[in-house]
Amino acid sequence: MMNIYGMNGGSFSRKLGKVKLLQNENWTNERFMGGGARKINLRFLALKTFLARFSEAEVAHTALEMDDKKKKKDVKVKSDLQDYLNQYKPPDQRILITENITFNELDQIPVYCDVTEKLEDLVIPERLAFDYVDCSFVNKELEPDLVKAIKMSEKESNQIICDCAVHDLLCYENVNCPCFKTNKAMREHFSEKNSKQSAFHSLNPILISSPFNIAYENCGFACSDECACEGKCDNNSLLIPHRYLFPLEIYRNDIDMGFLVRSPVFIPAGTPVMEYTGEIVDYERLRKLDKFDFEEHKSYILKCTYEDDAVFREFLKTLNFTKDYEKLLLKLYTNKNFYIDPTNFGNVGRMAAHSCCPNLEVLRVYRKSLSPAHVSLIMVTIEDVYPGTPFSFDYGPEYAEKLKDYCKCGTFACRNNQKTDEFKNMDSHNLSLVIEKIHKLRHQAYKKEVLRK
Ligand SMILES: C[S@@+](CC[C@H](N)C(=O)[O-])C[C@H]1O[C@@H](n2cnc3c(N)ncnc32)[C@H](O)[C@@H]1O
Repeated sequence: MMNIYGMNGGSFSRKLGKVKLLQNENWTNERFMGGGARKINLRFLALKTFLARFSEAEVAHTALEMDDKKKKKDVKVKSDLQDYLNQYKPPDQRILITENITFNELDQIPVYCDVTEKLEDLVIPERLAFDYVDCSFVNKELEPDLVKAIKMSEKESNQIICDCAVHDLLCYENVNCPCFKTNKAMREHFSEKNSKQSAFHSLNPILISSPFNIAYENCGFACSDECACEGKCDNNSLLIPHRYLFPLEIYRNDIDMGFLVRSPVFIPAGTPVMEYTGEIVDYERLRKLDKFDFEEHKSYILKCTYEDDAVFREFLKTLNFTKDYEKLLLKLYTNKNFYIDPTNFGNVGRMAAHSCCPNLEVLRVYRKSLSPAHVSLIMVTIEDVYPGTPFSFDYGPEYAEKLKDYCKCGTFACRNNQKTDEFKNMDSHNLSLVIEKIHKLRHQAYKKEVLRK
């Protein structure tokens, strides 16, 4: 078996810089299909597909009760599953809109247009007219409470940073590291309610096993540039996305879909590939926009804090923050929902499409402290992603309902799959068998391609 460092050769370890974990055995490109996580992953993907299809968790729960109890080992499929491998092959002639949308030398992300043949016919759509930002931010004038929280968080007792690197120690599993301790405590706190919490390590896969309330129930804490390690340690699940360890490409091959993002290399399940950056906004502020603007922002925003997050509020009270900071945090986590809004300022994350059988999940990671201004959203692969596959996540019930008649995700489970009805009434067990078959086909094609090279 090859570990992921084998995929991009030396550049992977060079990019990692100081990290000492270069012999990490947990990543293999066989893991999804062969390893111990296979069954959990398949079940999880099938349930995700169920949720995407039924839109609401309650309906999905009822549908799950009807699951085939006999659990057959195989399922007969009439359709040609080759149609659903979903790996985009661009035309030979492509128009390069920009060599690098990030304007940052280290993070080269090219943008291609594959819907226009001649350069003179190229129209650059408004969708590309946004400012690229590498990290989420707060507007000083418009979010005074968040600005206040940032200022208060700079006080020593409200800050969570570490000096492990000064003592030449790695942070993860270091019982004296405040960042790791918070990371672990968050996991333990949430797992009282949900035993299937994910662990947030820099390089180990982040595997999610329950498809319900994922972003709400899975969150981690990471080291940051304020720590002595500068976040170049094993307790930073933002390390891979921030260093763009996997090359990405933005392209447009369908007018309705707009721009999409894919990677030319294999990426194993559990990898945080991108951050979803933008302006951190209070939903109430967005609601005051006029109808047209509100709709535009709504199609891009992602929730990053929850007004009903009682578990998180309880967790805040267990930390030794100053009383005034704790009071402000409790206010910000009650009757308020904050969103990451990449409409005007965003990054490559905003190019991920909706899919009825998605390959990404969005999770919360905090750094430095725990106010809504300290949250980042990471986009983690939930299945092995083969070269060329567009990145996608489930936009959620409201949006999916809108896409009902024109979704173009192209997956076998697409609610708008015009070709066949055979997948529409499958229970989640059979769905998992189809997903497994599709993965096997992708894996075989990949191996052939690698051997050919
Ligand atoms: C959040 S944006 C995604 C980024 C977008 N592709 C762009 O170029 O800015 C959402 C829009 O992308 C398009 N889109 C995303 N997923 C789609 C899907 N599965 N089917 C059809 N259109 C989709 C729709 O136009 C949708 O309004």
